[in-house]
Amino acid sequence: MKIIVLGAGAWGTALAVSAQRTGHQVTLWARDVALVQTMQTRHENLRYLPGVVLPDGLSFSATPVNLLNAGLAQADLVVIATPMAALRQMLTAVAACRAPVAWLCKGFEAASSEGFGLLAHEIQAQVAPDLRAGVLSGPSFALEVARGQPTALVAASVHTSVRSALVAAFHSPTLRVYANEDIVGVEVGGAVKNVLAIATGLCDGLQLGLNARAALITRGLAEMTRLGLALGAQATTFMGLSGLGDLVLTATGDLSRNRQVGLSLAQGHNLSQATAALGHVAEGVYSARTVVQRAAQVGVEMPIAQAVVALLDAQLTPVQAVAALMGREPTQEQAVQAVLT
Ligand SMILES: NC(=O)C1=CN([C@@H]2O[C@H](COP(=O)(O)OP(=O)(O)OC[C@H]3O[C@@H](n4cnc5c(N)ncnc54)[C@H](O)[C@@H]3O)[C@@H](O)[C@H]2O)C=CC1
Ligand SMILES: O=C(CO)COP(=O)(O)O
Repeated sequence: MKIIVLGAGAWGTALAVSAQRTGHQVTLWARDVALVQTMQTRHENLRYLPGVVLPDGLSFSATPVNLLNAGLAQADLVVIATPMAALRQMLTAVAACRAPVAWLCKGFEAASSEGFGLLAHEIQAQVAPDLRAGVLSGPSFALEVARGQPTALVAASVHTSVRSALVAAFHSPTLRVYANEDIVGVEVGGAVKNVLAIATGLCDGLQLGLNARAALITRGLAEMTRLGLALGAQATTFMGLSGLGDLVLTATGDLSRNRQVGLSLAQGHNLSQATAALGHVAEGVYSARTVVQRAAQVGVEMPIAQAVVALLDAQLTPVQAVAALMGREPTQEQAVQAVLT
């Protein structure tokens, strides 16, 4: 297959490497000309994925995205690998594409005065409604995929041809790609787990213990599921790779940038210090407010996500955020079980 990956951050680069190794013809696009030149000459993405050798045959492009027409016309699959903040712009640029298009971003678009605050497929419906499109998600640290360590992903779309294209492009001896029709559930899982990973990083940074971490993950899964069901997802999706799977990975794995933000806040750093140290995007920081706003719109309670927003806005200290969560009225665990069955 001819695959174009738009965005040469950690995840776009890792998937481009993986697909090229499997035998596909991959072009890795970046807006940064200097980054493309370095990748061409050094066979390494020193800025975003250092230490991984870029395979022979991998092509690169820094052509402005609105001039990529010929490349897009020849592609069998287009993959958007930018952060959520750039998705609207990228989808607009590829809106006339005939090949399947998939995004890798996990989050809600940050809400703005123009009333945005959408999931990826909702943005696509607005700006590129004619595309056959979907999402590739699941528990997957870029570095492990680039190293060829065993990983399982989920390809979600309402279009069979998009799910099939993603499986054909990325399934390999080290990368299993499962198909799922529930794009709403897959996207909600990917967005909410980032917010919960900030909370769990904070919990671990404050050394609140393993009981507290397990409670946060479980009650976080309940919040994620409640929001997803209210937005039209299927309950079973949240027990799968993009729900429980990615939540466990991101909440407990130190390679997670969102978890690192929580750990850093627990050390007393402010948000700017915590994000500046990363050098990569931590989508939970940008999505947290939108998660809480969308939940409020559909009457869903998300106390952990609310505590994260209060923390990010410096309205609560880490210790106060924990006290706010622990001080809530006793309630029925079955409230969650009921929606899961
Ligand atoms: N790194 C990982 O392990 C995984 C990341 N993801 C998701 O994939 C998305 C991208 O993540 P990473 O690659 O890790 O981010 P990153 O921070 O490593 O790289 C982001 C890339 O996007 C580019 N970019 C930013 N704004 C852009 C714009 N307006 N136009 C074009 N390019 C732009 C940056 O220059 C950079 O190359 C995020 O939504 C993330 O949540 C999903 C699964 C795994
Ligand atoms: O989505 C990811 C793993 O599946 C990566 O998580 P972070 O963005 O927190 O690093």
